[in-house]
Parts: sequence; structure tokens; C-alpha cells
Amino acid sequence: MSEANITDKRDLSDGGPSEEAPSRVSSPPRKKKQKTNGAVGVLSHPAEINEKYVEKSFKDCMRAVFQDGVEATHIGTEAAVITNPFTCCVLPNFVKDERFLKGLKEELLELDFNNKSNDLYKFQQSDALQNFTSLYITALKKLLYEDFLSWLREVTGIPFINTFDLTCSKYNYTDVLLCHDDELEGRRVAFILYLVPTWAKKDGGLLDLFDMDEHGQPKSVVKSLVPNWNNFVFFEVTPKSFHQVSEVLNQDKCRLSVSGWFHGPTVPRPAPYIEPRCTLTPHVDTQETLFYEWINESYLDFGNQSEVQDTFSDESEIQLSRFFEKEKYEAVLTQLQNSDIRWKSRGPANKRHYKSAELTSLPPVIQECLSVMQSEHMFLLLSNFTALRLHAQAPCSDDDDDDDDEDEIEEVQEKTEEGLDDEDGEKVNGTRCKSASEESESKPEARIVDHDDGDEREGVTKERGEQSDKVQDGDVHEQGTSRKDETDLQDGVVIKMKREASTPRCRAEVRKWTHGCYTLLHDTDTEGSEFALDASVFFNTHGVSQATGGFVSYIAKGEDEELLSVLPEENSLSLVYRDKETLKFVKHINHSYRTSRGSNGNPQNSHCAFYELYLVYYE
Ligand SMILES: O=C(O)CCC(=O)C(=O)O
Ligand SMILES: [Fe+2]
Repeated sequence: MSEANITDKRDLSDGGPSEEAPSRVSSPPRKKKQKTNGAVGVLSHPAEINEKYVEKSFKDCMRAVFQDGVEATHIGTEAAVITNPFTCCVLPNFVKDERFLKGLKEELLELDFNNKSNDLYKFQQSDALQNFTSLYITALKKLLYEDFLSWLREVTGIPFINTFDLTCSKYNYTDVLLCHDDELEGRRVAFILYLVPTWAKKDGGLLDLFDMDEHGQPKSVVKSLVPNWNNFVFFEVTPKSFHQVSEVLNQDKCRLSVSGWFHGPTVPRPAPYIEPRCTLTPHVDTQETLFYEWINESYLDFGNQSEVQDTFSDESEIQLSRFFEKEKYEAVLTQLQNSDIRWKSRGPANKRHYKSAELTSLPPVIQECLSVMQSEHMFLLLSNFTALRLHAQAPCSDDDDDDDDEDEIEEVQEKTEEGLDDEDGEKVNGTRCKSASEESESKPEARIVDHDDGDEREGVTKERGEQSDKVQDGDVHEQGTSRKDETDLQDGVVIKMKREASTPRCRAEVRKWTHGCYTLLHDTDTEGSEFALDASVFFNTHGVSQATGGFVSYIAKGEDEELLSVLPEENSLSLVYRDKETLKFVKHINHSYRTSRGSNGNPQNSHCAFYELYLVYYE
């Protein structure tokens, strides 16, 4: 991650509010040399609110909007009140004296700015302005937190408290603040004063307002506000106030603003929406020969598998290049780019935005590829790569220290060496490797968790319950493990019982990533106790870099530090083992991806995309 001082991702202020409101900042505010240019002088240009807005008739209209729910679109000649999707007021020419604003802008541009970058945003931000005593900033604070706040108290009836929560932001080319609702304890009204050059819709950097679906989740942008010089925008912070700053697309303009929140008593909020769980399935039956046609031969070699396992056990992650046979990789890519796949947008915007293929619309070659990735052989191969118990023939390495289990492991190893029997009784070469734990002493250290999959982890638990009846009949054994005699079966009971407790499962998705796509960390994860193995194979990744976004970032819950960043690589299988304390996101893919070079060396166009075969496996 590009900066070490990332705080709560919804708290964009650098120093946090100054008084009553709880600070969500994890590290103490940095002491900086404060610039005091002009601090000892006297303002020649008064910092005052445009007199139109302090007239009684105007305030009465505003009070009717906020306290009586009157629908007004325009008040007076200038002010606009947006009522749909939520009440948001725009006060143009907010500060009376232009010369004050120019002085303020100059002072602000002299501040030190911190690069802020995480799942939700990329922009530059000053330290909290409460600590600055320079002339214009001090005058602005008075204007906002004395004059305007008492105006707002009158208009809204909210008993605001005197809590400073103010910073200055700079959004340059490719900077963005993705969909969020601003909700944080005590924040009651959000405000922004724009100090931008002449701005047009095509420059990006719009303040987009979202409506909501039936679950109270953001649905689509229904209103976009173009930032304008000396426009003051404010809205109440509620569970409805989903908004974003769209990506700045102009390479030459800087979207400068001063923004913050007015604080008041915390309002009780509804419980966060929990998404339905995804279905996980055990391995699928596939023709064994397919597996050998698809997977690069070198990964079927036992020695290579051991090496992979060694690395994986140390790192909890590995990238395996040229994973599919070349022709197969190319066949899939051609179909991804050319066939009539139905791509469905995956939201909601406060959690993710990318396209996912409707599985039924996938052409045969991609269906085949997916079935290989979900085949029994793949589960076993992954067991051997990772030492995870993703296959019945992989011994449970949790129990490595347990003497009683050693016999069991040996027994399973024998079976594994015999190979999986295919339907004709032939051994499966690729899986005729030793079992995973023979080479590895222990499981990889789990470090790394998908917010997406938190729900699914619960799903695993639920479905395990449903599954246990079925498995008793030996479903798993039927999938290629030949049990020859009574003894085996008896020993097998032990193994089988363990297996019943956790039938390895997976979920697959074919994803398309283009400019504007992302996933966010989100806090509505259900608590799961499982570990998961993320497996992704990427297609057409030319032009994807740390600068364009599109990489997968893993971080420890509640910590700032990035544990791992996976940059999508052509035909590379990325394996990452994560626990519930680990979250991940795909960094917003910005406009520079469009202008990066494609595989033919030409700049990509607006249709450029890379693809991901994403699977998550659970023991
Ligand atoms: O700058 C804007 O238009 C909005 C900023 C915002 O939403 C925020 O800082 O939370
Ligand atoms: Fe916001």
C-alpha cells in the first residue's frame, strides 16, 4: 500500500475531529511545522457567507425543506436543493468575497499533502486544519464552525456540537473516492467547498449521488454534481447518503476542496445488510484426460509440486506461471474476448464493481476449463501444492504432531502413491505424487481474507450440515479412491469421519476487469472460522501495473499494512491462503489502464479488459 498511515477507511480526515468526537486515527497525529504565512496580519477581505443565504426568507425556505420535508428544487435564484436520491443542498457563490477565496486557495496550496490510497480512495489530503493558525484558514474555520454552523442549527434543528473536522483535499488525474455513505459516529452533516478551476463533466471528479435498492444498498448514480468554484455543498449523513467522487479524468486540472463534517448526537442506525451466501460445491466429475490436456506438464511432476509446497508453506502464497497449456490458454482468451458471453455487473457499489460471466452463457472451451479447475484432480493437485486438506487423499496436516495420526497419514500416502483410480482402473499419473504433508512439516501459516467470501464461509458451515447425510454413503470414496478390503475400510472410517466434518468445496467465477472496476473491503462480513485458498488465473493482462490498479491487495483486519499485493499476470495461477483476519480488495482500475500498451504494443482502447478465472477452495 502506498502509505503507512491509513486509518479507518471511512474516516477520510487525517487528524480526526478535535473535540468530543472519537478519533478513529490509529497513529498519533504527526507534528508538522505549521505554515503561518500571514498569520499575524489582518484580513483585508472579510470571510463572510454570501448575504443572500443569511436572509430570513431564505432560511425559512431551508427550514421548511429540512424540518417539514417540503420538496423544493430551487430556492431564490441560485441555491439548489436536490431531493432525490437524498437531500443535498448546493449553495453557489457561497463565500461573499472572491479575494478572500483566492487568498485561501493560495494558503491551502502551500500546505503539505499526504498521499492517501487504499481500497476506497486515491487522492491527497492535508493534515486536519484544526491545527493551523494561518490567516485565511483561521478565518474559514470561523466562517464554517461559527457562522454557518449556527445557520445550520437554525435550519435543521440538529443540536450540533463544536467539533472541528476539516481537511483540504486535492484530486488529480486518476484520483477517486469510491462509493461510501460517510457514516461514522457523531457525523451529522457533510460539507464541501470547491476551489476548482473551470470544470466540465468530462473532467470527471463529479460528486455522484446513488439511490438505493430494497436492501438499502447503493444501486446507481442518479445525480452528478459538477464541482464549481465557490460552490458549497452539504447533506445530512444518513444510511441513505451513498455518494462518490468519480475519477478525475483531466490530466491538467486539480480538484481542490475543503471538506469536513459537522458533528452532533449519534443517531441509531439500522443493522448493516448481510449479503446472501454463495453456494459452494464439492469437486465435479470430469474426464481425467482433460486434466492432462489443460495443465502445464511441469506442474504434474512430483518434484516440482514439492518445491511449490515448500515455498507455499513458508509464504502462504505463490504464483505459478504458464499454468495452462499454451493452446488451451489461447483458446480460452479468444473466447473470452470474442464470444457472446453475458457479462453481468456485480455490485453493490459500496462493495464491488466488476463484471461476472453468466455461467450458462460460457462457450464450451471455458466450461471445460472451469470443470478442470473444479475437478477432483485439481483438488488433489492443490492439496499437493499447498499441504491443505483439499482432497480425501491428502492427510490432515493439522494433526502432524499427533502420533496416532501418523499411521493414518502413512496409510493415505500409500493410497496416494497408488494414484487415483480412474474409471478404467488406470492410475492417474499427475496425482501419483506423494501426499502433501510428506514433504511439508506443517500447514502454511494462514495470514491472508476475502470480504467477498466471509459470507461463503458461513455457507460452508451451513452446507456441511446438509452434506453430512450424503457423505455417509461414501460419496467421497466413490470419487476415485478405491477401498479394497475391510481393514482399509476400517482405517478409512477414521479418515471418512474427518472428511464428513469438512468436505472440500469450491466456488468459481469468470470475471472481466475494465476501467472503473474495483472491489472494496467491507465490514459486513459474517464471522467465519475457516481458512480459504484463493486461486486465480489471469488472461490478457498487458498494461496492468501498480499504477493502473487492478492488483489484488491483502491486508490484515484492523491494520494498515499490506501483507501482499498480487499483480495479475498472464496465464499465471495465483494461490493465496488466507484466514478470517485477512481482508482483500482489487484496487480501482483507473483511466491510465486505457492508455497503457496492449499485447500488440498499441494503446488499449475503451474496451480493453483483462479476465480472471477466480476460484476459492475450502478444506
Ligand atoms: O469532494 C467531494 O465532492 C466529496 C468528498 C467526500 O465525499 C468525502 O470526503 O467524504
Ligand atoms: Fe463522503
